[in-house]
Amino acid sequence: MVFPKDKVDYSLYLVTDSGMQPEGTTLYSQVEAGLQNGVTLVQIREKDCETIDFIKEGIAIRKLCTKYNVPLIINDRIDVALAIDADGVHVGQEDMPIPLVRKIVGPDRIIGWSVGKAEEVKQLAEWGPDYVDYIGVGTIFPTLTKKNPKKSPMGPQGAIKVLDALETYNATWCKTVAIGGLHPNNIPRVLYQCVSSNGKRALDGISLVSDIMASKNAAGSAKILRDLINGTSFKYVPNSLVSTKNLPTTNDMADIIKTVSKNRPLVQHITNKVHYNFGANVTLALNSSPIMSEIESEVGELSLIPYATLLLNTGTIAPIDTVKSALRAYNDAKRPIVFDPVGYSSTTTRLVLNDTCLSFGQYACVKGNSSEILSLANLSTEKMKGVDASSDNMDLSLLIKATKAVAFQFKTVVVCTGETDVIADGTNSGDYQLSKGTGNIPDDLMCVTVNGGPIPIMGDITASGCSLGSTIASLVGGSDTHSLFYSVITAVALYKAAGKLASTRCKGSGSFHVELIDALYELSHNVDPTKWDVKISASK
Ligand SMILES: Cc1ncc(COP(=O)(O)OP(=O)(O)O)c(N)n1
Ligand SMILES: Cc1ncsc1CCOP(=O)(O)O
Ligand SMILES: [Mg+2]
Repeated sequence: MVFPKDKVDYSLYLVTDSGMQPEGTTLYSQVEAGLQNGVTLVQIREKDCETIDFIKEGIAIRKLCTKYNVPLIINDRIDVALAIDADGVHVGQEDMPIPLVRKIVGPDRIIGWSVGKAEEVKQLAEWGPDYVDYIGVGTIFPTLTKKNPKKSPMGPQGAIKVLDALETYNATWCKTVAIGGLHPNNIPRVLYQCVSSNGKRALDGISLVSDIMASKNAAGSAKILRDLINGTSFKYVPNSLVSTKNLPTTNDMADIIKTVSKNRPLVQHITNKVHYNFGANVTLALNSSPIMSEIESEVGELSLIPYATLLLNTGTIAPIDTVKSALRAYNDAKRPIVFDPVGYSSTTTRLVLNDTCLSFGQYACVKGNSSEILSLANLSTEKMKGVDASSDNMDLSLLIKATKAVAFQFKTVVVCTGETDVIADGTNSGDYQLSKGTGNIPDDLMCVTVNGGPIPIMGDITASGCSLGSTIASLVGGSDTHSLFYSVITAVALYKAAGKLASTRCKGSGSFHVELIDALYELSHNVDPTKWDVKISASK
């Protein structure tokens, strides 16, 4: 009798590899340590093994899995699966076609299929519920385990596309596990982010090889994974206090600015060259400390400084390894990262670069102009002509829809800048539950607009948008008394109010630059948001 399909728990799926276990351990001992500490499904994956050895190993692991009442899957080798009476098989796109696999293994055994592209889901749906029971979605991140991978890593965003395709084709029967480069440092955010765009479908589990098989303490590693998967939310910044449905009051905003002055956050800038000097001065004006560092070896230390915050602006970019290390360091330290994906998809190079940044970190806030946010939301097919594209005559309701969609997709606060700034809070959908969606849809997200009328001279100086990024980073980094959403709203309103004030005082674009810094200084030292000439409104 094979394991009943409807009882399979996909949450922690261990795939073996006999080439990597540390000295003093065996494949058997590693699998047993996993089973004792929360592994719920096992796959034997032997790529270079004589059949006789595969069978011997299979028989031993078969007994072990039966002892722990966990189903056993065999990779690639359908003959071995049948011979040792495994509960199922896993095949990839280049392995035996699924209809033939089903013909051989019969209706009751589990069939898993590797899916690397959303388009592959169509085929799965055409076969219908009698064929594929679950899919391995990947590769999510780079991995050394799979030799000569044919696909490049898809990141959580690729997995979301696969979940969306399953929803589109109504493939309700098909379970999903993510695979490839998954470790405790990225699993929480993969689970947190990987929800279909309609909020209805999340992953059913995590599948991995090296994190357990190569571990010197496989029991401990499995336990860490089990605890992470059992957790229900991913707290990636300490001030992610849940927002209420109310708008921040002027008192809340004053409190945020005063708290920032007290805490003096360190704002590490990885930003474009044009922004360097202006961004540093804006940060100082806000009672925060800028550091314009792109030194990979110090990102870990910087991220541990109290109230440290990272602003990542991709206008010109530091070496990608430095960026990845910085993202990891700030995420590990649970310190906020503000992302400004400059010219998001204006060239193929920028698209790849920005998508890489998005795939390697969890952001507290993503800030972009309308073209950037529309392309992030996939709502604009027209490629941006230049990185300074403006939103002046763009339909506000479209921008609100796009801002909410991006906030939901990246589970972050999103700012779409323009004459009217739009801010949406995707962080409240931060609770995750395996298999279930978020119980939320993008339309439900809290969203506000911030309006102060046109400030045309903003467009006449360079790096004004980038310095809004510095302002957001200062406020989300320095404030720990209010929600992330409130801090971002306050930063946007403060920057707009300062821009208006500066525009009335300047003689031209040169003095506007200086006046803007002065105005930010003034408004954050004599704090009185009741006097700001901006309007914050809730938006549906
Ligand atoms: C759970 C899971 N997902 C994906 C794979 C990869 O299968 P495949 O693409 O056939 O590659 P190989 O594992 O055969 O190298 C998997 N094994 N398990
Ligand atoms: C078998 C497989 N298929 C896609 S990635 C992968 C290997 C994943 O290994 P690891 O968990 O060590 O990155
Ligand atoms: Mg295979």
